[in-house]
Amino acid sequence: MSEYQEHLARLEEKQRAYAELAEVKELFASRGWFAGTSGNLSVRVGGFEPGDFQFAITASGKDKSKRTAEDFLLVDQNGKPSEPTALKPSAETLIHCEIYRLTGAGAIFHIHSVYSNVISEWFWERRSVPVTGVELIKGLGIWEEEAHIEIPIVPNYADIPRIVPEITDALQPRLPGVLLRKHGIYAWGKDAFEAKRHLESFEFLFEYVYRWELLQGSRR
Ligand SMILES: CSC[C@@H](O)[C@@H](O)C(=O)COP(=O)(O)O
Ligand SMILES: [Zn+2]
Repeated sequence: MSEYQEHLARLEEKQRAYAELAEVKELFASRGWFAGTSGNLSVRVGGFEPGDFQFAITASGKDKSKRTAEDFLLVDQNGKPSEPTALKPSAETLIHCEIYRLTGAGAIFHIHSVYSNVISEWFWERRSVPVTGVELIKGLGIWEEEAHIEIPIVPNYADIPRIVPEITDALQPRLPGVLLRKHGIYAWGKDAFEAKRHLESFEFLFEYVYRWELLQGSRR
């Protein structure tokens, strides 16, 4: 591939990634999943040379219910902008870097929701949210009969680099997500389609567990 062809291919990949992010961002915003500028999304770009990838990520602090020309930027594997830009990558970019490094994912989506926040606190002492036999566990790619999963919960710190090793320790190979205590859910997949399916499945399971716990309480 000539240098010029490589340049064009990169440009095309970047545009594809931005278009995918814009579509997911609009959909999640319509569900109220980006309250108060929270949440961030990224899609992996590249793989032109082995081990050399970048990702497109939402710019920090934007109103994610609006579509603008300054919604996304490209960063390298260390989370540094890979092109000159006035935009700041998400404050949580280092979490994305670590998840890409550990899982080889193609897309990572993070939202804050009331269900994920409440459930993370309810099960904090256990450090995981137990779920058994709910059909939507299959949405996470786990197809066993009466599957039991424990969705990991990690502590939330204002200093993001402190969260990174917590994620490294807590990740479970078969579970494409991690819950941050009283913060929100990170979910990923091999591409944007799969990451979205995983995120929606987690969110469904959090609401299910929340409502089930409430019902159980009202019976006592
Ligand atoms: C404004 S509350 C949310 C932030 O603190 C953070 O948790 C978040 O998800 C969004 O940060 P951002 O830097 O816009 O990606
Ligand atoms: Zn967040």
